[in-house]
Amino acid sequence: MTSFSNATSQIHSTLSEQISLLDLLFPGFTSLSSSIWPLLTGAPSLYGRLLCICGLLVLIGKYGPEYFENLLQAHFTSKMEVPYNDEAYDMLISWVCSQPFAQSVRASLAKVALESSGRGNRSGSQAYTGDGTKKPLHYSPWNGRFYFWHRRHLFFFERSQTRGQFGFSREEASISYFGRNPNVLRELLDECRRHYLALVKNNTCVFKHQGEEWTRSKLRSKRDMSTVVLNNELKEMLVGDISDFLNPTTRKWYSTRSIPYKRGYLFHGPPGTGKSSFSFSLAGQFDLDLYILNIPTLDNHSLKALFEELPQHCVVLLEDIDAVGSKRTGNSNKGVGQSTSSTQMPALKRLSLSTLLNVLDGIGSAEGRVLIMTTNYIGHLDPALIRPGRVDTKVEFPLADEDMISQLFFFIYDPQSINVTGGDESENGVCGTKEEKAVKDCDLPQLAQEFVTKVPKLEFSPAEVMSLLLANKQSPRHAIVSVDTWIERIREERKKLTRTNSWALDDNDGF
Ligand SMILES: Nc1ncnc2c1ncn2[C@@H]1O[C@H](COP(=O)(O)OP(=O)(O)OP(=O)(O)O)[C@@H](O)[C@H]1O
Repeated sequence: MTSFSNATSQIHSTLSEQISLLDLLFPGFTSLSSSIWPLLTGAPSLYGRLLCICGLLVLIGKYGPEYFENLLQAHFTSKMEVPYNDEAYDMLISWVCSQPFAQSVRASLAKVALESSGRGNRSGSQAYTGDGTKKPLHYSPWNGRFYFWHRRHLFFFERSQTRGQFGFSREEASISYFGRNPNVLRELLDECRRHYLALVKNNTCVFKHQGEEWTRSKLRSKRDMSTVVLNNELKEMLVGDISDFLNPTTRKWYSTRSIPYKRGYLFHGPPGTGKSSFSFSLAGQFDLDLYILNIPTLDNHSLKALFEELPQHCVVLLEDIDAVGSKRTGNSNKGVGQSTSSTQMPALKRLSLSTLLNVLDGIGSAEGRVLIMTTNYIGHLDPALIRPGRVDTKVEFPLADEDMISQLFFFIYDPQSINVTGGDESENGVCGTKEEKAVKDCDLPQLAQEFVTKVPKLEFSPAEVMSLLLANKQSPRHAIVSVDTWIERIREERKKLTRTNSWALDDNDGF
């Protein structure tokens, strides 16, 4: 009797060992089977048993596939998760969107959207390429999961959006394949990278995140420094400063002293003096992503959420920083050379100064970040915003002086004088045309001198001088002849603008 009970307990323990092995593969198997078995064997009637079996089948039908899929993923697949603020995210999404399988799932699920450039400005932020023009395509990838075959492997791609702390959505993506060889995923990512670089080189792709407020702009095809006319010493100083900041030893230097590793610049000056253009070329020069934010379009919550997304090592461009907080008065009494600006509009006051300061100093402000703020009105800024630590260097972008006017003249009529990359100037500009030969035949330095003499110094912005030259890009002589009428026209336009603004102010005062 005793030996019988010993044998039973041995069998029992072997069984439970097997069961616990099964439990390893199918978690919860023991408890599920032990509760189902009495139902199946002990049910009083055939009808009762059938009912149990049907219920079981329904349960398995409903949850089984997902359960087994998760099980397969956990034990038999390799997975790579890609955070949305990583460049690999853009690479993966752009590759997936471009694949034929994504097109076919799009037809049935209607979840991949390729949008045209017309929607690029919905939130007030702009998508720029390296040369300041808008990029043509936006990808809004599909949310969910789908399987696809690629190079004899079965992959599945998953993308989801979750709500973040401030109610903004966060994007996450992952790619997995059935197999355990990590090289397969590495090769796929390599392929995504090559595809992405080709897209960026052709300026055909920009990704918009978070309700399209941030615009991440890839500046691999960059605006050359030499195309922005500015005092050479100033340029060299700024390039040297950023280059020193980005040096790995500098990073170490900051961290050993527990100083936040970031750098801030304030570019100030009248409209059209090249503040934004120079920011583009700086980002391009150092191969950094540029994040452009237009202050008047933001509120406190969105700013916080957007800054949380910033990757390490990037340039953040905060334009029209004077639109923040109560210092903004809407005074239109501007100096000569200044045209319209956001400061003339009624203050939106959605973004508070204290929030901006907290965000700039807070943990959300990424390490290695180069912050560039621009304003037309340095006098309207709160001293706290531009104190050392937040702004390390202030740079004034002046109206065109003698040297700048001359540089602009050569920039338009003598493209060889600048290091423009991309090389289609000879096809589209004056080079290679009859006009170019005419320009070559004439004495360009002599014409430049004439032009410089006729244009008043420190009265017009480089953008204004550029507009005159562009209107006469085929003929430097014609540009010189047009200077007087052009001066009159610009002055007249300014007078009108001042009158309109003062009426608008009077109207507002009346209320
Ligand atoms: N210093 C410059 N050198 C070359 N081009 C310039 C310069 N300044 C302005 N431009 C041209 O004028 C246009 C406007 O320039 P940009 O937007 O950089 O000016 P900004 O100072 O940022 O103006 P705002 O204060 O209104 O934002 C651009 O097309 C740019 O090419």
